[in-house]
Amino acid sequence: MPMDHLGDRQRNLSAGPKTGAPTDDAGTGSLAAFRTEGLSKTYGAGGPNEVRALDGVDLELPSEELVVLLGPSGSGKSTLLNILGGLDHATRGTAWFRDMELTAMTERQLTRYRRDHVGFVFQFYNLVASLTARENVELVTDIAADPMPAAEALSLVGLDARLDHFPAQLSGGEQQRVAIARAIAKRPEVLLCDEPTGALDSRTGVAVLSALEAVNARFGTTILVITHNSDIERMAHRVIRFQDGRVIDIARNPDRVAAEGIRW
Ligand SMILES: Nc1ncnc2c1ncn2[C@@H]1O[C@H](COP(=O)(O)OP(=O)(O)OP(=O)(O)O)[C@@H](O)[C@H]1O
Repeated sequence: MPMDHLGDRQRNLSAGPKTGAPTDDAGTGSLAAFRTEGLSKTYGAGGPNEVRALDGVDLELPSEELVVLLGPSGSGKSTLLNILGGLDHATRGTAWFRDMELTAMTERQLTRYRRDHVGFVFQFYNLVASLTARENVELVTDIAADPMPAAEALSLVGLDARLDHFPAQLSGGEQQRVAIARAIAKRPEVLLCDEPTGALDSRTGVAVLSALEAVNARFGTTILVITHNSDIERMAHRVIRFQDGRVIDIARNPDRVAAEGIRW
């Protein structure tokens, strides 16, 4: 599928000012969701096992897009997602969420950032086995500032008929959709998903992708999805490719297909 390559634009952006809040991608004046400059993460610096997990990543991601992150195992995708989600610290460089510099935040500020702005979805659903679908979502809505009712969040991911089921009574795809409902119920501006379909077959995986697509379309939630499944890039607004801790390509996808049209 042809992609509209934006490599030059990315290079121009990275040549811009080294400090300050993120500008926008299209020159419209709205803030980008995320921006990074020279973002690097090294484990075991100076030692025999030094690993450059991220090696000078310059990125700008507009708000309200669904972005797919692809690349070989160990190329740095999760490291980037964890830094953007306030779960991990960079070694060098800067990362912004809108006008907030994540790389300058204290632990306390990062905790608040995660709570107020970010929803997470991981490969394994991390549901509480002794609670129903509704109760799992209520764990979040009970402490959020402006949550949607748990039943509404579950309805958005197509689980109206499963509100009072326990995780063990749900399929893998249904459990993942409960996890998505839990993540979106606090109305986060961004949803960060690390291999959300990694444990699922094609049919149930597509139901999960449809739920993500619906959230993006309905609320304009910026969604980043890490996957090893390159078929999933077909539903993205934008695709980022990683290799050896670097971004080797960023491309807009002019021919998005609906999640329903994806098979693997
Ligand atoms: N806590 C850690 N300590 C040391 N090295 C780490 C740590 N976390 C990650 N790494 C290393 O950093 C590199 C990037 O890892 P990362 O998990 O970001 O890659 P990835 O692209 O998400 O891989 P995968 O697709 O397998 O999840 C890898 O070489 C990994 O082994």
